[in-house]
Amino acid sequence: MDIVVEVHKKTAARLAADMVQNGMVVGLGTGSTATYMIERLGERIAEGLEVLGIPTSEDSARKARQAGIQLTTFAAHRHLDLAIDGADEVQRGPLNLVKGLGGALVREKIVAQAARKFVVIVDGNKPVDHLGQRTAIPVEVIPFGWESTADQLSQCGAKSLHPRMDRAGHLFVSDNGNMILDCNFGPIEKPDFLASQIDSIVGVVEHGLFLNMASEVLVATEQGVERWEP
Ligand SMILES: O=C(CO)[C@H](O)[C@H](O)COP(=O)(O)O
Repeated sequence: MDIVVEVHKKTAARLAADMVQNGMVVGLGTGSTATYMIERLGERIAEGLEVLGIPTSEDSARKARQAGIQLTTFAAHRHLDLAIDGADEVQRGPLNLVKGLGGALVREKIVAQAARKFVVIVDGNKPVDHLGQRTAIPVEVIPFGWESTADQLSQCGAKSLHPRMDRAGHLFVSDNGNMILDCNFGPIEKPDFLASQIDSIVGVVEHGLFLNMASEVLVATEQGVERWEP
């Protein structure tokens, strides 16, 4: 763990948590940066803030409960005021994202889509010129016939592709009971085109390309926090 990077993640996360106002329904992201945000929200709740949270994973739900955040569901609240989440890559300019290396991309995308405002919190290692430059694109697929789904993804240009494994060396199982295929496309020139190709494959539940979704990105570095808007 790089302590300096952790400090930057925490700085962006706390700033985003401080954007939350009384009475809001807030989407709670997944990952280490989002965890700092959940912790800060817990501190504010202890000081009197009243909010409801919709978590993007079982892990975030657990952390939110520990922090004292009251949780709600889409059955009770169809729209969120604000969603706050980390990202694996942020494309400079359009602020397209790669998300899902933490395995929660489907719920993260549903929550981001339902939010009036989607704030992304990252450290300075995350901005890139092209998505796919540094990370694989995670694609959640149903387990049935995944080998065939994987062949279809290769035909979309994935140079290599690996089923995600858990720490025990077994196939990773998402909160939705699915698998994740980490697809290495290299730097992606046309993310919209690739996204629509992947969307059309039967067996794909969702992919980690979050295009035109971020309202604002907070990038924390040694120089402070920059606020980027698309
Ligand atoms: O998409 C995610 C989880 O599915 C995370 O937001 C992403 O992986 C960033 O994680 P971290 O804040 O730990 O760097």
